[in-house]
This record gives sequence, structure tokens and C-alpha cells, in this order.
Amino acid sequence: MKIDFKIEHIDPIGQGVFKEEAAVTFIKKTLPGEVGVADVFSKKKGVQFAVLTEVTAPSADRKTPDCPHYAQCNGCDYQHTTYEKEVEFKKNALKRHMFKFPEIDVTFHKAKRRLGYRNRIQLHYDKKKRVLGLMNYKNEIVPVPDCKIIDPSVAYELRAIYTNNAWLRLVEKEPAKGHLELYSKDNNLGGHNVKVSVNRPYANGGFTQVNSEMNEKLRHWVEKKAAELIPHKAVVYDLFGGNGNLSVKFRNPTLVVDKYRTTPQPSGHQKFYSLDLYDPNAIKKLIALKAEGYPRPNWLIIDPPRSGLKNLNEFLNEFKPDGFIFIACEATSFTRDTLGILNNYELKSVEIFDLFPSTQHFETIGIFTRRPNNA
Ligand SMILES: C[S@@+](CC[C@H](N)C(=O)[O-])C[C@H]1O[C@@H](n2cnc3c(N)ncnc32)[C@H](O)[C@@H]1O
Repeated sequence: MKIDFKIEHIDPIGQGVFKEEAAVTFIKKTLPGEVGVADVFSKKKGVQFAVLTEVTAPSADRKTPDCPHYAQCNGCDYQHTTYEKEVEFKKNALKRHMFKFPEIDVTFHKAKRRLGYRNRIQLHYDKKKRVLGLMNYKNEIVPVPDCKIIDPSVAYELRAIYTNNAWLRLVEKEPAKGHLELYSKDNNLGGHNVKVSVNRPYANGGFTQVNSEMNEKLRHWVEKKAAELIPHKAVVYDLFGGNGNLSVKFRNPTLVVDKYRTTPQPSGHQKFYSLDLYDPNAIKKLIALKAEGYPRPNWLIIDPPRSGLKNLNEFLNEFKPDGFIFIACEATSFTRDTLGILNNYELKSVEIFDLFPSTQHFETIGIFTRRPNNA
């Protein structure tokens, strides 16, 4: 069904929002004030999603995307405007989304590079259709041989596996449909050590941040904040800590907890513990560690996957940390998980780290400290 739209604003996941009395429609790759035509592909109780077909009155902020696949591919969301505008839309979307929180300024940490930063890409394949690429909104595979957000070494390998459908050889003995992942072992730091894995779990070998340059910036920022806020001898639990990335530069004794025990970086102050933090008994298991000589935490670093940590309040009620740093990959899980704890914890600052420029994603980081009445 075709509809005429006029966009009001951009939401936290990069979609243009068009409001009418009967329905709210979300349309990607549009800009505030733009008028045009879109095709509705999903509709449920006054909420619908549409794909852009024509912009009849473009915004002055619209520009030609750098990537030739942008119109078809679902991987990027902001290449139709400048990076300055992307930054503004992301910041405004978060502020609008946090309307129930105390008025607090949001500090935005921009990326130096908007393109050529990702050190990995995961592609879907279908052998029968001889197609390899990223999914579009209809779950069809769109070939992306010239993807512009991956780093040059991954881009080089990507073009090589597309040339004469070379990828078909890689999946010869594999199921008819599946996925490939190309990843730079040098973490986009200028090397050419790109590996391809076929039908292995995503981030095979353990989670690492896809944007090494911005990850470095984030790590330094967390280190600086920890030095300012966390007393020297305080114990830190780095929950959803992966390989200890965020707490690696701390001086505090730190327990890194993650379900998928990865290769820890050698670092004297960190200990590693493998635990499913979504397990209903996770808190009990953490408490039991005391008997094994792990002191209870005074501060928490919490960096969950997109699904967030719905029972954050249970962790806080049990450990009563003096404070915690919450790092959310989704603004929606940030507000959902932390809104209910504001009686006991004060939100001191909110930052955005743009680890995923050109796309809808960004990291939202809140620092919370315990209120004096929450003994
Ligand atoms: C956003 S990453 C953050 C990792 C780490 N803080 C970093 O900066 O590299 C989320 C982490 O959660 C871990 N994870 C996913 N599900 C989990 C679970 N159920 N219990 C514990 N950890 C989990 C993943 O292995 C991953 O390391």
C-alpha cells in the first residue's frame, strides 16, 4: 500500500517518523521535513513500517550516499545525509527518548572516520540463487561487493570473493544457505591479515569491538572515569566483559564476567569468570564466589548485548555498588533498564560514543552513583 508522508523527526534507530491520527509510520532513509511516497510492508495496531519509494520534497540536508548499495542494503541508515547531521539526529533521538529522565546534557564522541572502519562483515549466502550479501527489509539477500564501511583490507578480500563468484568454492561442502564472516585479524590497524569463516558463530573466537579506533577512545574514556570515580582498592565487576576490553587499563582488582570465556588479555588486576548472566541463578552464583575468595564489588561496569539487562535492579539491590557505568548498544534498552533505578541511583552523565557511524547504532553510556539514602 502506497502512502504520502511528511517526516517529523528521526527515531533512536534511525527511522523517519510520520504521524497521522490513525497510525505512526516509520520510514528509513528519510529526513525531517521531507515529503514523499512510501510503500507499507508491515502494519500492526496503528504502527506501520514503510519503504521509501520517492522523495518529492527533499531536505536541504540530503546528499548522495557514498555507497552504491545504499538504497537497497539495510546495513547503513545515514549515508543520505552528512556526518554532522547524523550526529545531530542521533543525539536528538536519544534526548527525545530520555524524556522521562532528569534533564541532562548528552556528550557526543564523534568518530574520526565515517567509512572504512569496520574490521568485520557477516554475509548471508544462498547457493541455489548464487547470491551473497546483506539482508534487506524483505529478508532478501542484497550483494554488497563495494560496501564502504568496512576497512580497506576487508574490502579487498570482499571484492576477491565476489570476483567470478569465488565464494561458491568456500561453501562447496556447506549447507545450501548460511553465512560467511570476513574479519581483519589486525583489527583495521593497517595489516592485511583477513580471515574468512564459514557458518561459524558470529565473532568466532570471542567478541571484539568492530571499530578499533573508536573502541580505543571508549576504553581511554572509561579508564579516565574509573580513575576519577573509583577508589584505588575498590573491587570492580566488569559484567558482560568479553575479553576484559573495557577494564583492561584499570588499577582496581576486577572480575571480568562473560558467558563466552574468551582469550583474556594478560593483565594482573583482572580475573575471569565464565557465567551466563541471564541465568535466573546468576546473582546467586556471583554471591557464591565470595567463598572462593572473590570480594563483593564496589563498582560495576555493565556492557550487555542489544537485549540489555532487564533485571539490572536485582543486581543493584544485591550488590548495592557505590556506582556503575552502564553501556548500552540500544537507547531503548538503556532507558528500559535504568529508568526504574533512579530512586536509588543518580544519573551523573550521559555520553554517546559513535562506534557505528553511517548506521543506526551507537553506544549510550550512563554513569550512575548511589544516593546517600540507599544504604
Ligand atoms: C557488547 S559486548 C561487550 C563486551 C566487552 N565489554 C567489550 O567491550 O569488548 C557483550 C558481551 O556480552 C557477552 N554475553 C552475551 N550473552 C551473555 C550472557 N547470557 N551472559 C554473559 N555474557 C554474555 C558477549 O560474549 C559479549 O562479550
